[in-house]
Amino acid sequence: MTINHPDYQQEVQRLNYTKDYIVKILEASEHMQESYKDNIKDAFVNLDYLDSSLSYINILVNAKFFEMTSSELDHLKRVASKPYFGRIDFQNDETDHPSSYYIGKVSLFKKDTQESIIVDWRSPVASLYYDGRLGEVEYETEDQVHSGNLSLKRQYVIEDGELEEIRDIDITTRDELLQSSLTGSSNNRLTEIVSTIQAEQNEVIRSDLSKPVIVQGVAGSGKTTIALHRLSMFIYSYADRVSPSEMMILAPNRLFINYISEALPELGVEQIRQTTFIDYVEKSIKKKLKLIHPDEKLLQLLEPGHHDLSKWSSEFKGSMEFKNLIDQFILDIEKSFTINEHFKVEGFTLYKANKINQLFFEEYRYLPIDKRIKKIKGVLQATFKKKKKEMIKLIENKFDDQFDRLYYSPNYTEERRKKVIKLNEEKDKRIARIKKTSIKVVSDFLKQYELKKPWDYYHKLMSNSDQMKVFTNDSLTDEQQKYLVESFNQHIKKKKYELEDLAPLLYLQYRLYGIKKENKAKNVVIDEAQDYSIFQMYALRMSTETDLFTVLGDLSQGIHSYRGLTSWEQLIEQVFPRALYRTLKKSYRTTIEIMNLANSLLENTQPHLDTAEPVVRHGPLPSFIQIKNEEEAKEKLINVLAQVKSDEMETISIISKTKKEAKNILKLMENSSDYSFQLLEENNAIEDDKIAIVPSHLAKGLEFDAVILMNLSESYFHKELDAKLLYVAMTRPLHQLYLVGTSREGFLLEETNSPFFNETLNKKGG
Ligand SMILES: Nc1ncnc2c1ncn2[C@@H]1O[C@H](COP(=O)(O)OP(=O)(O)OP(=O)(O)O)[C@@H](O)[C@H]1O
Repeated sequence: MTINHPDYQQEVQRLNYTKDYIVKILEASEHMQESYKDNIKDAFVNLDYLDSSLSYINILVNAKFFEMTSSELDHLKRVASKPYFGRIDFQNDETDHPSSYYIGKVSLFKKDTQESIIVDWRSPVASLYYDGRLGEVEYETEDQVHSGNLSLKRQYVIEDGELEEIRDIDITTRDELLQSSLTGSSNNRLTEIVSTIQAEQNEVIRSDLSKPVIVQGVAGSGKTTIALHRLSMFIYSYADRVSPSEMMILAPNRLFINYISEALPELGVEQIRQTTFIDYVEKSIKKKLKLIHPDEKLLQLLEPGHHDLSKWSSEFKGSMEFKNLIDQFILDIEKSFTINEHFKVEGFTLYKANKINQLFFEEYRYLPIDKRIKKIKGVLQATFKKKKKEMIKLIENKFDDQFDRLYYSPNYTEERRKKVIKLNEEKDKRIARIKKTSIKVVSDFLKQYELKKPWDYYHKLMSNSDQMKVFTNDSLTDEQQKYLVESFNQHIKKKKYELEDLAPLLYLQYRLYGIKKENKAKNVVIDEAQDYSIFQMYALRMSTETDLFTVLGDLSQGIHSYRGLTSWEQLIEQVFPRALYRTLKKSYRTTIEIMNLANSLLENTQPHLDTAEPVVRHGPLPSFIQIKNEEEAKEKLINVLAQVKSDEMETISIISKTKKEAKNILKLMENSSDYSFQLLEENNAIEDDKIAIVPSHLAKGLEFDAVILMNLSESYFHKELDAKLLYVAMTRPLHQLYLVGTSREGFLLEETNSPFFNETLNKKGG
């Protein structure tokens, strides 16, 4: 207990000292800010009559300072009432006494003595706090390994500036702070874990920032959380080299972006670009695309008796085989850029065709086609400019020779005189023509280089089986080729694409035109990466021009496995050969009781996939509640909601199998109870005071205090796809799970072992 802790008084003093210091710093910086503001004002006033360049510099310099101090100020203000959360005492082997480090979300030094008051959690020494061991330890800085003894690891609970608890952690005690943090509500959870990051998570957050990292982590293992913290780490470590706007988070949908964006300012990473794959591709190819809803395919596949070729085509379009096919196709496009005529002006050959081809196919081969054309244009224009005078000179010389011959010939007759006049006219005309010839002659010549848009080429490839046959090297059957072409044509008739078409379009853009700087990146995070195909990953890696990716996913949640990744090895081999691979097996989100049910479902339906190991935390057993008809569904759902509310669950969701079912549930419940509901769609933000109705495929990555799975007219029956959807849905709750439906089979419960759920409303304690 705090009061009894021998260091309590000393810790209170330390906390007061830190708070006072922060107040002083805030006051001082505010004062400084004022003076910067005044300086900027002066500079503006002086702009008119002072040496304008000098005064302009003043503005820039002051604006920069202003920006720095205000962001520092913001951070300090944010932590002022909770300046740190932990402490370590570490004695470096080279010193004779231990030093105490107080660890928080910002670093703070005494300006005069450089004494450290708070150490940023991202600093190298803070790693010792997370590694979890006492005794002989070491940590690394850029150029050195520091070894020594860690004699204390302490956690604090500080609320509104008051020290409420002190907990000393040794090897045997459980991480109580983690326990109490996990029992809280899902509101705010993403932001608060910095004090309870676990050793295996810390390892991922800090592992070599100069390498790609691929993380297979079970549901609730903290992947999203880790992704954000690793970005924060990256910004901290490379602040001088990389700006946050050069980093990019790719999320599965806008809903997820809204969800994580709350955590970003807390971690100091708010300016990071956040986007979805679809948005990224549209921006890169500069075209809005009408897409067949990505889940239409999923729903098709969920129907019994679906077309096997449809599954195959998604797999194929996401494969490296398809990428190779497109490479062959691009070679063919390139060939069509072979030039057969010389670049000539007024009969002068300024650049030979074979030389131009050499530039295109050899010298500038490393560039996208459009950039090659631009370079060649530049070369021809420069040549034209340079040769223009020479051409005039040559014409003059040529005609002068002819004049001379006519003039100085012994019999200069009238006829010859006329000839001279004619020659003169001809000379003037040719010279005038050359003088008049503008640089446009180059563009006219290069009109033969007609580069079409990526989608035009893609259409050409996909809409004609003869065309496709040329590039498949007989690797596809006639039936497969026919299916690809027919289904593409069917979609295009409605001016629509499939999600699977985006990777090839992005790749074509990259190879034909290149990617604009603002769409490249220095660091990329991909969450829910199991749903990406290998070709998508490859296209992203090429177009962003970096391999510094943090890729996080869980193959067990691969609800789009027909088009997504099925192994991480393939990703490492074919896209990220430098990558580090990490696995996370512990799940922090949910209780043992809920995880047991979800695991049992997975073990019985997909034995090859990883199950999660829940962190020790108990709660009620999941409940199955049977309904016979809609009327009963309404009544029982209201009972469940009443129960959940009385258990003080703050965030609640009803997860349905499909969007159609979600709409039906909303229709059933709207106006029939005191609760208000929100149907979650791709672009929504979750409204705190409403009960969210979520189609299962959108539930990925989200979490709620209590979750009610509801089968009104639909059920989960498919052992592979449905089981994964169900697994995703079952792993969303933090505390309570209910399954409301017409039969147990409809939740594949015959696949689980029955002690993992009961058949009444919950009694607390399981
Ligand atoms: N070290 C930790 N301390 C406290 N809470 C944690 C910790 N790690 C994870 N959590 C919590 O566990 C929950 C799950 O984390 P997160 O959403 O990042 O997992 P995930 O691996 O992305 O899950 P999923 O794949 O199921 O979407 C969150 O509420 C998060 O705050």
